[in-house]
Amino acid sequence: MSVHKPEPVSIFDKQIVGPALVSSLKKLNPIELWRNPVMLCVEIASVITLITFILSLTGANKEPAWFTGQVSVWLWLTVIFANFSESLAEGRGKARAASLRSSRTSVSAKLLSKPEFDSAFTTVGASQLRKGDVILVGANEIIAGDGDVIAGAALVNEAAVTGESAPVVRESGGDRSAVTGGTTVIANSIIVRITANPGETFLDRMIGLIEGAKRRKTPNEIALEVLLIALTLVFLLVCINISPLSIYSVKAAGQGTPVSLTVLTALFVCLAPTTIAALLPAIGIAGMDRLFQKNVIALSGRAIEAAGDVNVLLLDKTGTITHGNREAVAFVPVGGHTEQELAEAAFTASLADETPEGRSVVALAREKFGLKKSDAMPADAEVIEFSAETRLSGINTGGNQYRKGAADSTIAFVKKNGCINIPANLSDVVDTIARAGATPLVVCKGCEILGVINLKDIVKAGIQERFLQLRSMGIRTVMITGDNPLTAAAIAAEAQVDDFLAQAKPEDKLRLIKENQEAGFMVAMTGDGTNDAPALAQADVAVAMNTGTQPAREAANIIDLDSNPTKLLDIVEVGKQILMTRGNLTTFSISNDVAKYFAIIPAMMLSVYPQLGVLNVMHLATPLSAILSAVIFNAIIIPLLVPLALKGTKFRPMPAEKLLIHNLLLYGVGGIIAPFAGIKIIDMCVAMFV
Ligand SMILES: Nc1ncnc2c1ncn2[C@@H]1O[C@H](COP(=O)(O)OP(=O)(O)OP(=O)(O)O)[C@@H](O)[C@H]1O
Ligand SMILES: [K+]
Ligand SMILES: [Mg+2]
Repeated sequence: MSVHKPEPVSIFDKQIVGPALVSSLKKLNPIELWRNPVMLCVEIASVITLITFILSLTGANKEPAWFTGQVSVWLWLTVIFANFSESLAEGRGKARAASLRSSRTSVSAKLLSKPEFDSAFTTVGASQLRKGDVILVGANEIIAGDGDVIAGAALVNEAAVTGESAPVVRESGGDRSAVTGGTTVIANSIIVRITANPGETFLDRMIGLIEGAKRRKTPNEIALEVLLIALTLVFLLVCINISPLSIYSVKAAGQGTPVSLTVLTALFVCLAPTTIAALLPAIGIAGMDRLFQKNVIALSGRAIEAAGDVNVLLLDKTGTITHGNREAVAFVPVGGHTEQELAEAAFTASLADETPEGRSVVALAREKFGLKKSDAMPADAEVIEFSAETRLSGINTGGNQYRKGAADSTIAFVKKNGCINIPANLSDVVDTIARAGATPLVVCKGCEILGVINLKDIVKAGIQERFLQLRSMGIRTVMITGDNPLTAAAIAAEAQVDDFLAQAKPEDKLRLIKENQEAGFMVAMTGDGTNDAPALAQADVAVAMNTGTQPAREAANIIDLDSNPTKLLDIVEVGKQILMTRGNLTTFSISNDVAKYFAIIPAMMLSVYPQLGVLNVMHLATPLSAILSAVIFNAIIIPLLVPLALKGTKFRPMPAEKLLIHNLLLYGVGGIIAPFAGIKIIDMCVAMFV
């Protein structure tokens, strides 16, 4: 089976532009426009000028109909252009959501009465599954809902969700236990405990997010919007006060005409920060969409923006920096014991260990010494499960305590039992394995330490260059692991992280994040394990590997479908781009006003004081053409800036202050000059027609 990732369509594709045009008309509905108050004001202005136009036609308004009509048309276009930019930004997501939805067929599930492979089942529809239900999924069957594998291991094709057709391992016990509804088991059977009710699954959430239905404004967006509304109110007050002033002036001078409602409305729209208000929603949506194209699902826009300011990145080792399939590759006996003795004890200690590590020990013992795991456990067996706190697992059987675990934990265990006889060569063996970057697991039977299991894991390829890039962006990388300091140091050196913390328990990971946050840093964390979940919940930017456990994915605010820890680079880049684009377009929008003052104010004054011709520094043809040109410029600048809003300001890795000055010059000075030129050119065109 091979499903390929859909080709990313361009934002300006026909498929997207058509529906976006329709939706930008639908968005004229004031109830929808309520979300963008500045644009709602422009719509009200459009209605007012539509009325003055109708009055010009009937003769009740003395202004020429070509003028009022044109002003009204361009004000309506201003709102439509704003809606269009938002619709265009939503377009690609909508298309992808539609394809996700169509891939979600009505799946049935085998609901088990007991969580055992041979237990009886009833066939039910996916919509009947509830949190806590246990289902059996066999080869070539679609997993009916999100859940955790609680027994077995299988190859799963996740193309329906990730677009990636390479199958992945999903297994119980380890950090790769989460399965996503809609994906397909290729080989073997697994038992899955459902973790989401219908309608609340990952796929549902994903569809909602990329359609923009669940999008909430980020704190940054809200802050900017408050500023934009305040500016709009100020200009509204100014415009309202011009009317009585002009009437008074005309009376006092005994000549001229007072400023008309059409002109005041036009002036208001030109001065209000319409450009940035029009493009603001598109900037955020397009940013999320760019991330989505990179297979990153941001569950909140806030997290992406926070990523733009990240200083510290904490990464879990196993499964994040390394591939995470830690496998037993050798038994190294100590203290005069034989390899077979060690293998037998390790095998017994792992009989009930359903973690990938445990299963790999059983597999190695079978391969080397033909030890077979009969399905029945020793009747008297008492299972001691692995936990990140104890770093130890095993069983008690036949009066013996079989254990395997981290070296310090196992040594502490035998010492606690009153044994003091630690083999002399143990620490050498442990250190040699650890220095090579592998994980040593020390095995004991009762009081006796028999030897060490070598658990090997591989650092993901190409990770070093990406960490180097993060460093050049001023982001410090810190690896945190439950593993021992020697292994941690070896992997840290190989992966080239800046720092590491070894023997970290879940609460240590959490504490490290809090400390960094208290020191004023913005902290990102990537992880996959249940023991990473508390830290993920605390981090400002929490990226869960899609291969990770359900608790990790629930605690995170960003999910990487490719499970690539260096994806943070892309996330940071998009975050910075969103913040920069927003800042740049705000600067541009506000500095535009300068030219508009020069175009409109003299035109207005001229109608009151015709002798003030010197004010017309731009030499615009007539007062009416000047006002109309400003309105037209104000409208068409929106579609002209749409590509920038959607693609984002080009990201340049340079120091923040330098970048700020660069952007201020470009968009501030550019924002002052562009409308002078634009309005002048439009005025010349308008003058040709009237
Ligand atoms: N199944 C197991 N049985 C006994 N001990 C184990 C088992 N799995 C891991 N250990 C030991 O416990 C230690 C900590 O566990 P683990 O590696 O899962 O922690 P972690 O905090 O998730 O670290 P990492 O960043 O490497 O994922 C391991 O280094 C290993 O020594
Ligand atoms: K404006
Ligand atoms: Mg882990």
